Amino acid sequence: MITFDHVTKRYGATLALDDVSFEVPASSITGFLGPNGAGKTTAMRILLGHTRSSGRATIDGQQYAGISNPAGTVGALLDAQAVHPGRTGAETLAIAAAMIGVHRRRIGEVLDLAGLSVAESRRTVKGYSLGMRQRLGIAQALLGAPRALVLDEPANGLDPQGIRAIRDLLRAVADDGCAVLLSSHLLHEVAQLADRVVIIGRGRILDDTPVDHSTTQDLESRYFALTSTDDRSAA
Ligand SMILES: Nc1ncnc2c1ncn2[C@@H]1O[C@H](COP(=O)(O)OP(=O)(O)OP(=O)(O)O)[C@@H](O)[C@H]1O
Repeated sequence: MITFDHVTKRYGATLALDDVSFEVPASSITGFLGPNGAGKTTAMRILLGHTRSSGRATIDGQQYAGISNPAGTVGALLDAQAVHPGRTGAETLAIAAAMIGVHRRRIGEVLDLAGLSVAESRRTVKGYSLGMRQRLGIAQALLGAPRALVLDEPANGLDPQGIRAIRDLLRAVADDGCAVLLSSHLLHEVAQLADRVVIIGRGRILDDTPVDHSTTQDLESRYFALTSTDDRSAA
């Protein structure tokens, strides 16, 4: 389970997160929605120990810095572009696997899960489309078979087939027990995929509710009603 417990983060005069509390239970997918600058990436970065805050962000009760087996606890994709362009996909995964002590045979499994072919994995990353980089990032996030998965806009750059593949993959991962937190601007995708939706605006949680998969329109209406007064420049 992922837990944010009264998390507040300031960058100088900017209040990026304002007393944020919500949970992502095991075996479920939570969509994290909000306008640009609302605080989604900041919350994920805090959970992953990249930046400090007040309050507690934990995975299975532990803050990131105190986790003894980080790769088996949480996998993350925050920036699919942050991969060395001169390495192949397979080399990228082999290095990551060696760093976290995972057997090489897991590389084939995660390539398969993320929908990258062996031939694609042998190409250098500089020739990858954004969608292929997203898939590679998701494959890397899954290497340690983590109990929690944190994905910042994983559908970004994916074609419809890719979006469907990610949807099926995340559902399978959640059904296997994983707590999945994903940010997105694709309301329709989130309405179809997520079990819960957390909406954030200007650093404050505006809504935290289960999703009724039959009513994408409801989610859209709620989202726009809650965020319509949001001023990006003030976020
Ligand atoms: N390193 C930083 N230094 C200063 N301000 C920052 C920093 N990182 C984020 N912010 C500010 O914190 C706020 C939240 O940003 P954040 O990137 O978390 O939003 P987001 O919801 O992920 O947006 P997007 O949908 O555009 O990715 C914004 O006002 C942003 O300008």
